[in-house]
Amino acid sequence: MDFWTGIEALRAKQGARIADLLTDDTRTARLRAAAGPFVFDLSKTSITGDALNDLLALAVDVPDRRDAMFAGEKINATEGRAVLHTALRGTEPVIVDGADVMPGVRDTLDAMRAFASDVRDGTFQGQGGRITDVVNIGIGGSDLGPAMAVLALAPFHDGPRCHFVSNVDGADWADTAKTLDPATTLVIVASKTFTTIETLTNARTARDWMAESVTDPTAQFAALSTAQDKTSDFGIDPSRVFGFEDWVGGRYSVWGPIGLSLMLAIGPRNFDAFLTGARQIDDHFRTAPLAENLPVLLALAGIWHHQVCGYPTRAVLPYDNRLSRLPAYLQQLEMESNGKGVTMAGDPLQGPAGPVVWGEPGTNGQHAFYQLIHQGKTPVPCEFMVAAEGSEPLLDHHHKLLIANCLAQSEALLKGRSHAEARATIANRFEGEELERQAAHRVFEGNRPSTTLIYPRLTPEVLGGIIALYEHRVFVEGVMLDINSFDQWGVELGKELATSLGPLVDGADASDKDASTRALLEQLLEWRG
Ligand SMILES: O=P(O)(O)OC[C@H]1O[C@](O)(CO)[C@@H](O)[C@@H]1O
Repeated sequence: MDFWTGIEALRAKQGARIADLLTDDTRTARLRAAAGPFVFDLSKTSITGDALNDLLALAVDVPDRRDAMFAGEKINATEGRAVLHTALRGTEPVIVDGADVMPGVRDTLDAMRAFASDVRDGTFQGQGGRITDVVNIGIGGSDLGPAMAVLALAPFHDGPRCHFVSNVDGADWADTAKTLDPATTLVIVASKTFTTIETLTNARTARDWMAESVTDPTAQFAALSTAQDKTSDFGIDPSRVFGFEDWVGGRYSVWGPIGLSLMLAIGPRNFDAFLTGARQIDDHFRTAPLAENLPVLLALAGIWHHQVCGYPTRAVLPYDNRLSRLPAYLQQLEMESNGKGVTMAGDPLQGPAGPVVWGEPGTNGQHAFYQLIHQGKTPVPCEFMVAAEGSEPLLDHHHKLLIANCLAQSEALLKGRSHAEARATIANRFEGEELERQAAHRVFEGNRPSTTLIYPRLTPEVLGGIIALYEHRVFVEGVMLDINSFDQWGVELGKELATSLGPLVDGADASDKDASTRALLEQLLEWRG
């Protein structure tokens, strides 16, 4: 059946009360999947067994397309590229254009390991001695992955301190640089294309900063890029350039050279564990039946909530403070991949593609935006995640509270509180009409959907697995929607216009701009003096 016809038919199957569904004792076992160190529960959604079967039927193309991706076929059709981030953590040969890519992947990983070890044990020195700090300059996929992962794996750090500069706002560089000594800092310029204006601007500023203090301004620079001619033009010695191929998308690139800062922080062995965790999920995704396949079930929950139920956003709520950058990471992964408007054939989509993805760690969000999640009129499907154990054994009483809060939120969303229940909680304080009015404000509709991902503890392996789960989820949703999840043409127009606006900020003629832009520019220029 055509996807959108199937979605239309599924709309008639909405409306079950989640609490009623959960009275079926078999539901939690059926709407739950396990893979590697993860258990994923989607029983607190309104997906019935019948609807799940229909959703699975709409995923019929997934196995073939999945196998095509892993085999190196050029499934990124608008850019004519294979999609092989899985090869960066793979072990088996993958043939692209008649050649196995794996020897190159292994050589690059070995070079990264050797360089990271040299920096970590002091064999590679800065001009003022041992490297104490690393600054990764990159943006988007060349920043979010390593920045998120370095923070997530803080308990595993035993290398130099890592910093991340991404924004072209000079404040980002300035605030970071003032904590650093150029003579003992390694600067990594991370840019797949090595043309991104933010990254090159920050990298040039960093080079000038180095030049003020050390003899050789680029001797402590490394580059991560597919464009090795451009890294040489910048002045970075090829021995410190870690290349990758165009079949690695920016937002899928943390597994290879773009992960160098992570490898420097946690060491090659832990980085290998990170890759292993992702590979476990790759194996699961390739072999588990669709109905037990964790990324597939994540995707089906996504399709159910966005395309069937029409909920416009989805919240990612890790009860894991060190995953505080995960929502931002997933925003790029999901919204740059599936924020599309046309099918593979270029026809307008008949409905929405990816939802708005947002979130913050719990419990912080509870004291901020959960009010809307509980009582706002538009349901927000919530994706909770929590570890059985925290990484701070001496603070286990904190972790118990974290677990309790995570489970309490999904329970509250599910159960809600009726008017009668609300009234009972305040009947000793109010009466008559005032009691009714006060109670109305304390009603929770309930029946709000959520899913929960649990794992034993946040380790490199588990983090690798979480990212891979979401990568494959995005892929499955993309296949079902018949969109290209691997291009990002939507970012181009703004880049072009920024280039044309540059001279206007210097006072050039703005007459070809629209009236609003002209007026804003005029005021800004007046204030700039
Ligand atoms: O690594 P690069 O080429 O500097 O690109 C950075 C980011 O910019 C984008 O191209 C979007 O502008 C992302 O897809 C990418 O991750």
